[in-house]
Amino acid sequence: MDTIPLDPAKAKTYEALHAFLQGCLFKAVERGKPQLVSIAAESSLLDPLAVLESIYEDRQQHFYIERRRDDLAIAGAEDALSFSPSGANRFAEVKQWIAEVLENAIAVGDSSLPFFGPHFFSGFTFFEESKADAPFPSSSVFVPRWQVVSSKGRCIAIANAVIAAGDDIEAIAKRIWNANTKFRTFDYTDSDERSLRDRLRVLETKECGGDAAFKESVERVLKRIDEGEFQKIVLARALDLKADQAFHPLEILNTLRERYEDCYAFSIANGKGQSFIGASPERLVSVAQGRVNVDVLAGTAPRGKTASEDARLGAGLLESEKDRREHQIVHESVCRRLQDLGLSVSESCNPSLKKLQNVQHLFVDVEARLEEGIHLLDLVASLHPTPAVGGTPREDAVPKICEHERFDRGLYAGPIGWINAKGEGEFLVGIRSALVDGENARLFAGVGIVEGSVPEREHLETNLKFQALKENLL
Ligand SMILES: C=C(O[C@@H]1C=C(C(=O)O)C=C[C@H]1O)C(=O)O
Repeated sequence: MDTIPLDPAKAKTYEALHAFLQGCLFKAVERGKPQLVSIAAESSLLDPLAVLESIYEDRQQHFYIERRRDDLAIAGAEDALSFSPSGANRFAEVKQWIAEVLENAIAVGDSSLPFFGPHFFSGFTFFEESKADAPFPSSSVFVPRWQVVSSKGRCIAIANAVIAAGDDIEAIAKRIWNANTKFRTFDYTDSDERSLRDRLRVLETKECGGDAAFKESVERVLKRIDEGEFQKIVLARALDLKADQAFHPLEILNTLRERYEDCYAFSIANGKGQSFIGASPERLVSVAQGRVNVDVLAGTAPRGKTASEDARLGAGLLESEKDRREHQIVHESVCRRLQDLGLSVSESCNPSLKKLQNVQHLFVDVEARLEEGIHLLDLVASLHPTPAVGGTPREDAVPKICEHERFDRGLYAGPIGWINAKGEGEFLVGIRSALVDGENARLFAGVGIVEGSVPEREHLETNLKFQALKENLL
């Protein structure tokens, strides 16, 4: 990637932008390859979700992620460049594609700005193949035409454009100029429209595969665990909701990000009217400043209504042999996979409690130093799916999931995240999530089944996990 430090004295006119883009066009001709131009500038403080909502069109691809606790929100929309490989090599192919894009990228602006340069937004389905008519391909990565990041009191707006031989520079320059002007004095559209709408009502809720299906599946897998076929498997349920009007994914997220500030509120829209949204408590992996962090999250208890009830339930979870075992399985697997990549991991495996609005979990943050030559997507490829959402041993348990679930997981429990030009970024696990499509929404929730699991209790646990989305659908 070429980096061009912005000369503020020269860059503030439309003519300067035009001349600069003309230079990029020469470069594209000279190199015989289209160039990705990424122009970053600090803007006044914006709320990325509100920006996305203001310019929301359901036929446009977008990506949004925010974790209030970290004071970080990113939104990007409309694709400037995208790629969707499928199959067993999908992570490696995405990694390769990103490297090739960066070879022909020109990043403009103050390179010391946080979130400088192009960012790649990506979603992978749980399984490596997806059906041709599935809402999301088995992997997708895109560079948005515009992106807004707000973090720790600063806001960076990025405009991306691809410039190829023969392109109309005038049109591209106008678009970028208009976008930059728009972000400098952003006018949020009035959401009066929302207050004028009737409150949304859910007309129908239907369990995929029928009401008895989940408990029957749990019974069946418990037999298989007993026979030694595998040690742990995660089974999920899907609820299909139909409302009297279209769900608005971004309005749902506004509530979710407030109520679940320890979770990643996220949305990934395919540009065909469907979006996958959620409030995930689980980070698959992040890479920042030479550190790798992975959440080990498994073992669940309800929240109490009073402080003492809550503390009692938390203490019960910490002492539960079955939940500790469930957690230990995930911890061992995560550490082993990181070690297989040559990383040395922090040894502490004593879980603490992660308390969310609706449930509490056993939690450990596994940390390692990033080693030379290891890319974030190598980590994603190796870790996904952890036994928190797949099973153990992975080769025996994960292929059996389809035999017991009556729906396609799609992006549910898949890695969803972003990567910057330095290879830093973050992937969450797509749980506590829903696929939203007009007036239809499919909600997902799963549980780990190990020896000692009780079907009725696992069913109740999934009901608690459904709450996050169910209660916030408006
Ligand atoms: C699979 C899900 O959650 C996972 C399973 C958990 C469990 O079984 O205790 C806890 C946290 C998550 O890792 C889900 O929410 O759908």
